[in-house]
Amino acid sequence: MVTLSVPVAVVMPWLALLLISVLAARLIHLLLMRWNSSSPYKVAGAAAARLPPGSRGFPVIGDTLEFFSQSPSLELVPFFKRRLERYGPIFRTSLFGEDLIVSMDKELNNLVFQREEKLFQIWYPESVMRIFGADSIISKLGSFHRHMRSLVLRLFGPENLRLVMLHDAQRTVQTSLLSWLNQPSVELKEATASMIFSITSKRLISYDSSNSDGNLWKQYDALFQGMLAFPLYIPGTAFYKCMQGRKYVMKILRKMLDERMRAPHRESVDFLDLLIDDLKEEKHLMNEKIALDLLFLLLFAGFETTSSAITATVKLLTDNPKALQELTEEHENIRKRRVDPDSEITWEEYKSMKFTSHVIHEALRLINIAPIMFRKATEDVHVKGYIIPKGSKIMINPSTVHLDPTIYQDPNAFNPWRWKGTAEPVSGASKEFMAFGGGLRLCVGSDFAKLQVAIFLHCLVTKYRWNVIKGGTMVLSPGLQFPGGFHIQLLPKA
Ligand code: HEM
Repeated sequence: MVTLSVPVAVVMPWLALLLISVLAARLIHLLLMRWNSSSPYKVAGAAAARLPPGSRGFPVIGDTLEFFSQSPSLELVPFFKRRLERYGPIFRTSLFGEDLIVSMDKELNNLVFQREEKLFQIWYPESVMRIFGADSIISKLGSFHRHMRSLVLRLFGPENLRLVMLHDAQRTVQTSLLSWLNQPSVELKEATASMIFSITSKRLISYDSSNSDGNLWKQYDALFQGMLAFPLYIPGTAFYKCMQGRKYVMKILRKMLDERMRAPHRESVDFLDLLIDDLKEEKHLMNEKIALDLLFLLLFAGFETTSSAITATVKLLTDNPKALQELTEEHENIRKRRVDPDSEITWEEYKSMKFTSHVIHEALRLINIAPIMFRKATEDVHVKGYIIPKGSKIMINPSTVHLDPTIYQDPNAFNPWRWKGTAEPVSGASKEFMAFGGGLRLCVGSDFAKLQVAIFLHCLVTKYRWNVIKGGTMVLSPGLQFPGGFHIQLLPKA
């Protein structure tokens, strides 16, 4: 008989390893249980039972990894979808090292915006604040916040849009489209980002992309990636790259500000001049750091979001010939009514673009450019049977409402006609449509963004046609991304 005897010296290390693994797994399990059952919220007893349901995920990283998992298309990302099914629209989680209460509920979202600076207050994670600056408009409250908004509206409010930006946008869009004509392929997201940056930076800081090194906007590229990363300032991390971009842009802005401050008298021509005038007004609380952080945010907020909106709208129209046809007819009809068909778009013509407006709203609903916003509760808030304790950090997610089949029939379909006859959110927001946020902090550039998309579409469909070369896939992660870009070839209209 043959006995299979394995030497003890061989078996022992394996047994020891097995034992250590079992103990380690048990320890991790216990730590996880403890982490998840411990609560950062200062409520006890019956009140603790009324906290929204949820878990804290893994220690330190929480649920962050799952949060960034992609949706296969423009559908609700798995992170929100799974929790909606499991907990409902209000739940607890932990992301980027922060314990959060998440609201995907239209009533709570609305309550947060309507009771801003009463029950809730602006709060953003550390990574975002370090990128936009501690003195950014998103850190300001009360009358000074309102003052900052009124300054921005001098540039992006209806009056200046009508008198200045409508013309500016048309010129830059026309020049850009013409320059794409002879190219075999244009990556639309990058090309429109550069175009929007030209429109915005001209009036903000008199920046001329064609004369300068032209790459200032590229410094903002890394910003999106770093915004929701862990604030780890170590070479190689997304956050580090992002902060390097900020440093570079801030250096340029600081130099411009210093030069202008030193210059004798200068007529006010751009937003930087307006800020300098405000700096000189002693009664206001404006200082150089606040002014620079505001410029930095406006340069970024304008081009990244609007270029995504344009690229996505063109892609959605490409895939929906019927919508493209109706849109084209609207713009052809505007041309036909003019004495000179090639004359500039007037304000009245812009305001008459009803179907275009439906297309823009429908695209914004689907693509969820700003899928999350943050606030903090300044009081205990009782809502929908839950308690949101004072001090809780809240993440608002409007995408779930935008993609709710009980509000929008067949919500994943691009259907601009659904807005026909319905009251589009005139002020820019409603409980069902929060692409631009709401309340006191409603996007101050929303009208400007919509104007630029409309002008772009007018110039595009009246003068050009296009072939898709490659790409065009759109995914949410949870922000909108174009993984392979969207490459088109622009051709003159026959
Ligand atoms: C499609 C384009 C855009 C989208 C989807 C968008 C979205 C948003 C959202 C959701 C908010 C609210 C954030 C919050 O409540 O925490 C916001 C705020 C803001 N947006 Fe936009 N935005 C767009 C374009 C622009 C443009 C073109 C500008 C200016 C050039 C701009 C400047 C700002 C500023 C300064 C704020 C902060 C307002 C405040 O704190 O009072 N945005 N935006």
